[in-house]
Amino acid sequence: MNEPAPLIFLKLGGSLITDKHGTSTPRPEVLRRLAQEIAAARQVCPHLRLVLGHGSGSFGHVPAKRHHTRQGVSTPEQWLGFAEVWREARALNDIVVQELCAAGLPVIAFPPSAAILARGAKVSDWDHRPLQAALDHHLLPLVQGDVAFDHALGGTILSTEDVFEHLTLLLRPQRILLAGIEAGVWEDFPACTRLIPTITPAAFPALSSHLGGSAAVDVTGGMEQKVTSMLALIQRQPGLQVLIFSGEHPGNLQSALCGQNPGTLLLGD
Ligand SMILES: Nc1ncnc2c1ncn2[C@@H]1O[C@H](COP(=O)(O)OP(=O)(O)OP(=O)(O)O)[C@@H](O)[C@H]1O
Ligand SMILES: C=C(C)CCOP(=O)(O)O
Repeated sequence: MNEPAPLIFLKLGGSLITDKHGTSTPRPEVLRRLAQEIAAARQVCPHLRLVLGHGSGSFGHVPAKRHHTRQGVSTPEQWLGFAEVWREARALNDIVVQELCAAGLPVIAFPPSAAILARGAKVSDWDHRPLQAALDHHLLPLVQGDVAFDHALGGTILSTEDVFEHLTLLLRPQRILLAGIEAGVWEDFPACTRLIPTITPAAFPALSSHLGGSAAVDVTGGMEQKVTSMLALIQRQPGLQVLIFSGEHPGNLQSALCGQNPGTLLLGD
């Protein structure tokens, strides 16, 4: 019997595809190159199945911080803030879709705000079957960090990692690739001279004090939250590998998609 084609989730981090020190500042030339690397990897590995996601960077995080949207939404002003965050997240999504399409990629966007209900800032209800159908037909489903209506909080923010976490338990990818601007997880951030090659749940307690939030405006926890949530996921799905790496270096993304590990690899004990 044929082995099922490998399934990979790839996040294009907001730190990579936007300038997080600005406001609503995309990096179109970087996005263009990343899209071309995805297209090249699909040519080299035609059986690759991919779910794409992208962060919100200097788009959604800025109003989300101002309106405290992740913590919950109840007043009329907060709901207007929720809509403002949505507009920003959507604006970046349009740019990402445009660049992926320009590289000839058959992308279909699945914006979480339109389909997911959260509870306590975790995905609660989501009919993911349309996304699964897109994948089955060798299309490229695209999710994103977004606002979401929430049973407990009124409204909230879901990061791309929150969305991936839920999808991982349903679709069982072999690898999750998180591309950002850092080469991986640094042992000595922000000096950035010693990269940690691998992190396991057992090794994590000794390393956790080196991990912090984003150096820029961010409401979803930066590197600390990324590593903590991904290690928890690895414990729930043994065999899953998560690679945190830089998309800044041309070729890195393509090589990660083709099975190399140019960064910090998170894996089971
Ligand atoms: N030990 C560390 N190693 C690497 N980066 C670290 C470390 N500690 C803190 N950071 C910060 O965390 C950032 C990564 O988290 P961030 O949430 O900004 O990434 P992202 O997922 O690309 O962005 P977004 O949430 O906008 O999608 C790094 O760019 C860096 O500023
Ligand atoms: C701030 C918003 C709208 C989403 C955050 O998602 P992330 O950039 O993946 O952390």
